[in-house]
Order: sequence, then C-alpha cells, then structure tokens
Amino acid sequence: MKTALTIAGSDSSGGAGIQADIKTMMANGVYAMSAITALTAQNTTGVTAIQNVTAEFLGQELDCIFTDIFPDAVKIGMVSESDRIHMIAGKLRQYRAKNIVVDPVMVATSGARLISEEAVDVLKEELFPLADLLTPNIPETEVLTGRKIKSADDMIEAAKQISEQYHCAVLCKGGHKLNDANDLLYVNGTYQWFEGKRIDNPNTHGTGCTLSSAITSNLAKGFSMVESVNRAKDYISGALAAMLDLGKGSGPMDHGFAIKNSYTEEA
Ligand SMILES: Nc1ncnc2c1ncn2[C@@H]1O[C@H](COP(=O)(O)OP(=O)(O)OP(=O)(O)O)[C@@H](O)[C@H]1O
Ligand SMILES: Cc1ncc(COP(=O)(O)O)c(N)n1
Repeated sequence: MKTALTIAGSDSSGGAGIQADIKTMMANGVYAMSAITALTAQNTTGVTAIQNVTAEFLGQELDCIFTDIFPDAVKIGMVSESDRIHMIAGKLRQYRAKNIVVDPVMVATSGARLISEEAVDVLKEELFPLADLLTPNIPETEVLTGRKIKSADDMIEAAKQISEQYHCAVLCKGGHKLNDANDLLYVNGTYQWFEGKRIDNPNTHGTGCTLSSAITSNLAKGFSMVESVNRAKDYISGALAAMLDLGKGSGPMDHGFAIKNSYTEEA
C-alpha cells in the first residue's frame, strides 16, 4: 500500500486540517500518517483557540515517521510559527522527502488567521523551494505575488510568477472568488485549466485541505502531476456534491461519499 503524510493542524470539528487530510487519504486509497503542528479548538463557525506543539516535539513526530514508514508523498498545511517551519524544512531535507505538496494555509474560511505574519516569509524562504506543488487560493496568491487577481489572465500571470520563483508547479484555486470553480495548474512552463461546475453548497469548510490531500494521495500512487490534480478535482467535486449539511456555520464535506459498503450502512 502506498503511504502519505500530512503535516498540519488538528481541527476539532473534523472538517479541515489533519482530520480532513486523513479522511481524504483513506478515501483515495493510501495509508495516512500525521505530524500535528497545532491543536485548534474550532467548529464550523470559527476558531476559538490555537495551541501549537513545540518545534522540538514536531521534530520528534517527523523522526518517528521517516525512520519507520517512509511516506511516498507529503502534504503540508497549517504551520503557524517560524521555528516549526524551520524544523519541517530541516527534516524534509534530512530525509530527502519526495512528492511534497505545500498548501500555504493563511486564513480559514471562517476568517481566523492561521499563520503569523513573519512566518509567511519563512514559509516562502524555507518550504516553497522544497515543494513539488504549491496550492494557493486567490487571496493567498495575491499575498504571495503582491498582485490583485481580478481575471483568469491574472491567475495565469501570478501562477507563472510563483512557479518561476520557486521552481515548482503551482495550482491557483479559483473556488472562492473568480468565475466557476476553475483552478489553474502551471507546470513545466505551461498552464492548464481544471474546470469545475460551481456546486451550490455553502458547506465548504476544509475544501483546500481536502483538495491538496487528494492530490498528495494521487502523487503517492504514482500518477503524474496533471493526472493527480485531475483526479483530486473529481474527488472534491463529488465530496461537495454529496451535500452533507452539519453544524451551524460553513459545514464539512462528505469525504466518504464514494465508500459505500456493508460497514457504512445505518441500522
Ligand atoms: N462551491 C464550489 N463548487 C465546486 N468546487 C468548489 C467550490 N468551492 C471550492 N471549490 C473547489 O474546491 C477546491 C478548493 O478551493 P478553495 O478555493 O475553496 O480552496 P481554499 O480557499 O484553500 O479552501 P479553504 O476553504 O480550505 O481555505 C478547488 O478545486 C475549488 O475549485
Ligand atoms: C487546522 C486547520 N487547517 C486548515 C484550515 C483551513 O481550512 P478552511 O479554510 O476550509 O477552514 C482550518 N480551518 N483548520
């Protein structure tokens, strides 16, 4: 069985972060492991508290994982503070981790800031150069390039700029703002659109985490970057279209929509 690691924050409500990542990886057929960067007290209406693990402890989690079950692909999500980012980058280099997907999580759908301002610079300097793929949404793309994104052409230009700067593929996600749910992949000097019909579902908590974990799972299984994004887009569209409706705010998706068997039957 292929294996994948998520390095991210825990979401107590189970819709985003580590919990979304593990559900997605399992649903996409890989063995999931986790190195938790922080605990968040969070639900569908917002984040009330964040408790970071120490950089030292995060390092110990990563040592345990890499010296035993080596991951075929790694996804990095929420990391709030600079010293934890240094630790992750050092371990990824030390163990020569492969198939690295970085989701530059900055602000939750609910509006809570999930990274300190100075840590954004460390993310750019330390983690981005190790990434095979970066998956910013539109507001994150604006922060990373210093450009306003108002059109599809702006997305192409911005993704190209980020890709050339960090020598990696870039998936600029249009889900939140522009047009339909069309995402742009810039890879090896060319771009490709992944078109998705906007699904009329207000429950989008954890969409970014889920998409990046699905891509990571597909990379672990040996699919190309383009095919990995294609399959992940299909998966997230299915998870949104399942129209799960839980919680008082922007609720989670049904990560298990494709898994139906005797164990999933209700009484
Ligand atoms: N209403 C929707 N219908 C269909 N696809 C959507 C919808 N909303 C988001 N998506 C898709 O979900 C994926 C994640 O995109 P999104 O822009 O929501 O990421 P994000 O902002 O990082 O997510 P998060 O909410 O976790 O911060 C993309 O493929 C996007 O196109
Ligand atoms: C621990 C954690 N990581 C990431 C997100 C972003 O996901 P979203 O923007 O969908 O809330 C989150 N809310 N919580």
